[in-house]
Amino acid sequence: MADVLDAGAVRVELGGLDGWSGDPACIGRSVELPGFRDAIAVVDRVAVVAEELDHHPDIDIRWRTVTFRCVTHSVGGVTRRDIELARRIDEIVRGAA
Ligand SMILES: C[C@H](O)[C@H](O)[C@H]1CNC2=NC(N)=NC(=O)C2=N1
Repeated sequence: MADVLDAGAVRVELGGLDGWSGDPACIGRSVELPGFRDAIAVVDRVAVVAEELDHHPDIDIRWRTVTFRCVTHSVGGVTRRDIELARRIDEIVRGAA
């Protein structure tokens, strides 16, 4: 679970996600919501999931655009835990659209 994925594996996993890009160092996605409160609501839902998974994205909030970056800090690269977190973020974003 803690192994850093290689470039090929990251590419394959990105194909199963919505709007994510990246490489073995980090994967990320930006989302534009209707307004600032919607952006914060998405971040708040992601916070619940992150606590549940005990795995936390790096989050940048700029007005109504939220950028999520997922990397397993303890090993310095993208692992299956980041892919799972990204998948859960996609579910939340789909529900907010
Ligand atoms: C103790 C706890 O499991 C760790 O500190 C977790 C918490 N959330 C984390 N999130 C991320 N993205 N990387 C980590 O290495 C990490 N470590």
